[in-house]
Amino acid sequence: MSAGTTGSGSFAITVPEGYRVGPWTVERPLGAGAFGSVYAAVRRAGPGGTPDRAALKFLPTGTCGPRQLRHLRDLAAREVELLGRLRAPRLIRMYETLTVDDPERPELDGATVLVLEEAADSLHTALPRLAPRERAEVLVQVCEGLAQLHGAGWVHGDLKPGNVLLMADGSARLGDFSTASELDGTHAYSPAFATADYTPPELLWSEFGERGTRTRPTADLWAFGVLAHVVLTDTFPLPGGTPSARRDAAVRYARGDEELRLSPELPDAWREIVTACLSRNHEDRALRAGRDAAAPLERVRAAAQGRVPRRRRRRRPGLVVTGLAATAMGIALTAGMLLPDDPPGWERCAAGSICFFAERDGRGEMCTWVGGSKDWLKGGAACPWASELGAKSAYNNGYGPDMGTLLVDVALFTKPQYVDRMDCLTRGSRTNFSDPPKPRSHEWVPNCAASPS
Ligand SMILES: Nc1ncnc2c1ncn2[C@@H]1O[C@H](COP(=O)(O)OP(=O)(O)OP(=O)(O)O)[C@@H](O)[C@H]1O
Repeated sequence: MSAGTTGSGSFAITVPEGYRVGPWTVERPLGAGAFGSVYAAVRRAGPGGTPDRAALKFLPTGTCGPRQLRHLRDLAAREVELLGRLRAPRLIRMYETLTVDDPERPELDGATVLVLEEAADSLHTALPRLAPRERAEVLVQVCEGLAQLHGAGWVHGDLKPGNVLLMADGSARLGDFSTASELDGTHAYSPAFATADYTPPELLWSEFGERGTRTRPTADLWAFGVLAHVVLTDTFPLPGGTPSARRDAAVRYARGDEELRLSPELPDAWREIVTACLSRNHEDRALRAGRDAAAPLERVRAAAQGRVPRRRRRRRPGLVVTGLAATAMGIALTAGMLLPDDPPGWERCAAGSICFFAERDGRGEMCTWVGGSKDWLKGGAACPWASELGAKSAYNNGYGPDMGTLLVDVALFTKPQYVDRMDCLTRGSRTNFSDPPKPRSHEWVPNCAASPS
């Protein structure tokens, strides 16, 4: 039951070498999925300059029947919308979109072309040559990518090795957002075309409503559990020699007819994380792994370093005492009393994010974003409690120029749409507010000091 052969299909669109689309010249095929065909391309530079490189993803939106066309346009629109709005270090970037205008080639005419940052490989093809340490590091970066996506209010919906892209420096980025969907309240609605082996059991039998399949970030956590098992053991976690046999096994497991039997080759450090991600249903998964990928990230990082991650326990209010209170009460500060397994502090704020907390010192409820927010009361990544009650602390754990971003500080505004600036949080700052701000919107800016405050 090797998992090394899951993934890519044949090319839906064949584009000849040397073909010109806008300023781009096609070089060679890079890969193909169920809908898109991806080609390496170059853009000629001016005299003496290095040519730009990109990956062109062709979606055949001009050549299919009306039903298929509607579906393909929906997939293309999802990917264009997400990539146009979201920029995060672990998500592949999109430079522009083009439409092929070439009536002489009806098979290409009307195709939508996404001009993407070029990856060196996908995890699907690179996996056999990766060493165990590299595999673990890729998993950390995939989890970071999911945390960035979830933090911005999106669900990926099709995480699998073919959609994890490896850059020339070995770092990983998530790709293929054609099934991604933005949260609308607690749920998102995605087109039901995810890959069976990575689909959580509750979605295998879910209904496809008018808006699509109702999904949540925990669906990506299930896929992450499968991916981690595949990457670390080269086998799927559920038994069966074909995707449909494994899908049936997933259904039996979800009904409680069968137990999960993970590979004995799965390193101990990962066992608890994979088991939590592969919880039978959304509720258990949310409790054991977390509501989204920011929750298990620290445990994933610990596992990648070979440390057996500590179990997250639910906080028992009677036992939790602050250092100051404990000293005042004459209680010795032992690890047991402080429940160190469940440190609800700053460290929950994933790298690349801005986080606001309901309590001082990064404690209590947390709202987290990778990008900006035009209105804290609207959209999938809303944070009503903070804009009503005020945030007691905040951590700007954003990336810096080393990760390719110049927008490093975060400006806060009292009104939606970045109106009426009230405060600005510099990169790396952990702030306890004496007068809790009640922001309605925030945006990333190059420099707090240079901007009006
Ligand atoms: N930016 C990129 N750089 C290099 N290769 C890429 C890039 N994007 C995609 N690929 C290659 O093309 C393959 C197919 O791309 P992608 O998954 O986006 O297409 P798709 O039709 O949407 O796939 P799916 O069947 O998962 O829906 C990937 O598995 C990868 O090998």
